[in-house]
Amino acid sequence: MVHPQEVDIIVAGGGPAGCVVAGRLAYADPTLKVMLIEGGANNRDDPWVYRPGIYVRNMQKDGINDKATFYTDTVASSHLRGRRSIVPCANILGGGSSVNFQMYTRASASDWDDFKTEGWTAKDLLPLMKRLENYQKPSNSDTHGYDGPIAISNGGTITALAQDFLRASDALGVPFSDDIQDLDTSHASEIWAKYINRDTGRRSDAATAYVHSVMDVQTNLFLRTNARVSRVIFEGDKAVGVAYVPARNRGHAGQIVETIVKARKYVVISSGTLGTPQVLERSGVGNAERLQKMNIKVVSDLPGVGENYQDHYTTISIFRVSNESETSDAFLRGDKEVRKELFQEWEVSPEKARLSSNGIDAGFKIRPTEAELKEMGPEFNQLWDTYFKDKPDKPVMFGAIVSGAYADHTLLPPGKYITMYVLIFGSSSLQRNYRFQYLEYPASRGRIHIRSPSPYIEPEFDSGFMNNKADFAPIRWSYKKTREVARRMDAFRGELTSHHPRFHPASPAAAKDIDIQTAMGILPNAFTVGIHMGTWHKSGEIYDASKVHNDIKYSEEDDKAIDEWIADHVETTWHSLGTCGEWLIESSSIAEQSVKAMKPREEGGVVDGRLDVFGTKNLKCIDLSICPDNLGTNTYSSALLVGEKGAQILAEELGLKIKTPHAPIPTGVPTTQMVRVRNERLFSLFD
Ligand SMILES: Cc1cc2nc3c(=O)[nH]c(=O)nc-3n(C[C@H](O)[C@H](O)[C@H](O)COP(=O)(O)OP(=O)(O)OC[C@H]3O[C@@H](n4cnc5c(N)ncnc54)[C@H](O)[C@@H]3O)c2cc1C
Repeated sequence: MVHPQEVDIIVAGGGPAGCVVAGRLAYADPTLKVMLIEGGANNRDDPWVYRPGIYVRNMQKDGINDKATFYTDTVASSHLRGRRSIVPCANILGGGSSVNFQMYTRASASDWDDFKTEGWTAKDLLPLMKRLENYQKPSNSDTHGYDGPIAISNGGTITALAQDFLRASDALGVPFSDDIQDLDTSHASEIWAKYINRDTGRRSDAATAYVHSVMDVQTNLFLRTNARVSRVIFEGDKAVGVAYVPARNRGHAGQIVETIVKARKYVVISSGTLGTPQVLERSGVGNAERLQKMNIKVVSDLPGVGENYQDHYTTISIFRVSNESETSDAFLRGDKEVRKELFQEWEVSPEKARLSSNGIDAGFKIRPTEAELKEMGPEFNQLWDTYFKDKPDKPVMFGAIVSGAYADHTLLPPGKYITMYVLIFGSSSLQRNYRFQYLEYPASRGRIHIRSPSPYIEPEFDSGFMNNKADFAPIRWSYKKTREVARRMDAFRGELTSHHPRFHPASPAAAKDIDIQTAMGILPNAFTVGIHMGTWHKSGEIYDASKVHNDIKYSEEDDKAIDEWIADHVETTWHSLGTCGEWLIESSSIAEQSVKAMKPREEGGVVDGRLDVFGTKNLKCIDLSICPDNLGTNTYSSALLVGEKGAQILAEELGLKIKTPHAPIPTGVPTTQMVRVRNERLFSLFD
């Protein structure tokens, strides 16, 4: 179809927030012309998107159809002992929702109240939180919605390791709850819900829910993919359209060739936390001095653009579990038989298939006890006093158990896993579980800025990871805490030493690897099991969780080893936010940094409560870049909520009413799935 050269509204960026805005507005008024422009490929009927269990593959670089853009720290960080962090960010229609881990959590009520902005309190936002959800778990909380486009369920299967984890957490004072996503709970565990539709077994991505659904029934939503918005076109300070370029610059002798589309009413930038500030700066909205150096005409001098970058931090520690445990390792290693079995199972009954799960079945939110706080040092205690103490709904940490090693399996001890592929998700010989620890409100901050007006030149990026010392103590605490949970699980069989701090070998805290009995269960016919030449591994006593009653004691030297491990391994949690939230006046005071709100322009703000970009007209930013402060959640729910809020604001300004329920979600069998089912049948005929 030939695309119009002029529409009413252009949405630049097809992540969750952009999909909500485009889909909701187009559905609200079939005469309103809306264009959604996305830098990545269309996700429709992509089997690597809609099958939930293959999500880890989406972070692989294949060099042909990468589903992510990988941002690397421009300068090596002294806070990370000379390491450069890599922060992948979605590059596909649906944005993060097409590639993410599908873990459902929500921010605490005080996170939204802390915006201190009219219309943005948790109470104001609650109807929109409900509007977006189709909550499919049993629940007695009145904070969930049941008719929205985004399905949330426990997925097709839950492994027994989840209950083992919950019992072990309870033993450490983390009680079980049936719903910790009620906006208030900050210290409890639960069976962790997923963005998976219970009825179809498919991923609940924002494009299918909000965009494909509307395009199936109306003709006023125009979708452009593989098209990168280079800049907003202004007449004076009024946004009147955008220019976009092909996602790859392979023609025209390297010249940049732009296509221009006009917007009669609004331009909305929803290119994500790392994309939006780049589009703004290329358009002349940002720090005037910085832009003038690149000969970019300044439309609005906003030094906050690109500053105050935030994320959550992950450290991953890997543990051994019994040979009888159900994990996904064999599948992750790419075992052919296992893959065939699992894919086939999914094709036949996706709603109950093992692949209709992310393998992340249980988790907790926790806050430290008084005694633990004392051990966490002055920097964190200062942060605690100003940020957490009076906000009992804010967790300091999330922990989750994943049934399988989320690691490059070629780097795991050789041989040990090969025998494990025999049965996964529901049978024996699956060997590992790993757990994530998330630091939910880090104090560190980073930034992203363009280096050139060209949309093809990589920006300057500083993740800022761990540049505030206060962030070490809670991660150290969480490592110890999750290790204690692991040791109390019946399935526990040791620690994969390569994925733990390098404690002194004589320290009682030193990580202990697999016991001999479990090792022999993995390779019963091997001649080398139990050999400990070079002390790679000295097989220990058989583990028995029922005998574990006391916590490991750590010396100062042990704590130092943990901190070094954190610096060496702390990672993004892909929860980027905040680059158009505010401009942090340089200050090392945690107290000052911890009082955040949407700021007026004079104080470094970029957008106001109606998401209008200061100093411009008809231009809004609607995505997680607008957050002035961190949100204690896996951020998909918040991106959808910001999208719903933005759609609501725009609908009000356009005199429209958002229609509920939204357009029906496509549930028919995707064409790609039909082809595979046919092929599988042919395959078994000739097998
Ligand atoms: C690997 C990964 C795992 C995650 N796991 C979870 C999870 O389990 N649970 C959870 O709640 N959250 C998770 N998240 C986070 C969640 O997905 C994000 O917070 C959410 O997607 C952010 O939404 P957004 O709309 O702000 O931006 P994004 O999702 O970043 O979307 C922005 C979109 O804009 C496009 N874009 C960028 N620049 C341009 C341009 N110039 N022109 C046109 N298009 C452009 C991008 O291609 C992208 O599609 C994960 C994210 C990732 C990447």
